[in-house]
Amino acid sequence: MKSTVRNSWAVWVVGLLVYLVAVFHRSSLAVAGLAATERFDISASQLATFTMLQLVVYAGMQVPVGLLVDRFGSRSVLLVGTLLMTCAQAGFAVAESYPAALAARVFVGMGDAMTFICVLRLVSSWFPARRIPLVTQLTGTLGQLGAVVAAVPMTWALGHLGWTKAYLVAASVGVVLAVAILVVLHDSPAHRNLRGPALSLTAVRASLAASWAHPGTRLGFWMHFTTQFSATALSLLWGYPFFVKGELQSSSTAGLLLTAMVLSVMAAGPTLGWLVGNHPWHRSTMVLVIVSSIVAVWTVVLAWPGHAPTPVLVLLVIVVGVGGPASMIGFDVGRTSNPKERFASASGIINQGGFIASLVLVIAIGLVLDWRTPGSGTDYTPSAFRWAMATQYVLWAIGLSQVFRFRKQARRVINRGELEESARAPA
Ligand SMILES: N[C@@H](Cc1c[nH]cn1)C(=O)NCC(=O)O
Repeated sequence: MKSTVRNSWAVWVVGLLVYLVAVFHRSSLAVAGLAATERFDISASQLATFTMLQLVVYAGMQVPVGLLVDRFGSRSVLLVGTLLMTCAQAGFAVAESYPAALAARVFVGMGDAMTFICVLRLVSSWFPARRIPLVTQLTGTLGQLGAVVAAVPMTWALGHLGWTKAYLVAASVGVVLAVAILVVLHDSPAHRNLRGPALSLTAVRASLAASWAHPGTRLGFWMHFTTQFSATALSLLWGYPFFVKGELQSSSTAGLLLTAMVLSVMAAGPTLGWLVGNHPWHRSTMVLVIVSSIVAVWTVVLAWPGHAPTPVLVLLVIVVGVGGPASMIGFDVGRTSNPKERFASASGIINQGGFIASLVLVIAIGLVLDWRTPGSGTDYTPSAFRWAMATQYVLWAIGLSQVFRFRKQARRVINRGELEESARAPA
């Protein structure tokens, strides 16, 4: 028993490191924007295409990856994903043209997409039910440190080593991780590789239909959809320009605001993990309260005459940051609503939600900014940013109404006593 406990943490640490490196790779372009525009001789919108492409590939891969994980197990899929990311990032290091760089980012996105669901499934196979919500939150939370590593050391590496060496060093971490996966990871305490039934078209259809038919999976999807897009759009692309041009903050304050958002994620993750583990019946209420708070703070910022004072913006990033960990509640609802053999494909369905919403928002903000800015330049005004950020209300309206709808349906089919009992069970 003791050695299983020890192994479970060793397995988790390796899975977490792979996820952290995936977050690092996905964020590593954010600090290299200027260098990328020079190296590939591209415009700001061509640079934004990298981010959009990555989100499209990530979201599009979720269901296939979920099916692959249920079929071949986390260990195999995680290994392939890590090798793919490593080769793609090495390709990005040596790419000299824009099309070659875009192709490399597509494969980085594919490898990245193969990571998170594998780690979620490892957690659910290795930990007792009552610990899963907390360990899942710790995974999501600590994984975001990859973005911090991408910001500071990567900026240093780009400045001191140059583009090719910086990205090659980043890619080389994947080789070490691949060895760690091979040596340490087992799919479950009893199986090194846990294979599911063969994938035929009929079986795939039946499995996805069964997952989607459960209102808990749909509730999880809409929870994920509604909670994280605001934080993702700010951190991946629009946060910095919004704070600088829309709210007239200095560039260092904008950087600090984005860092405060990461700190908020770090603080909220474990707290939500504990709350979800102890009050599983109230998971949708937690999401509703968090999203309502996000909507309320955004409304204060957008309605503020002139630009909002810095403390209000600090409050904004703290509350919006909680949306990241809140999205993880969706996976927990998916986990308790589906049998183990469908866990990964249900997680894949759910994980699409937040990334589809983020992609739509990233594009909508760009389009509205262009629409509200005279001429063809990118000299966006505070008023243009207000219009652009207000597009979030459409996504909140859709997401919240769906969360209400499927919460009602899910509560009809989920047995509260059993749910709370299983959350307390030792294994
Ligand atoms: N919402 C994120 C994870 C997260 C946790 N805390 C802040 N963000 C999510 O869905 N992650 C999937 C991934 O691949 O990152």
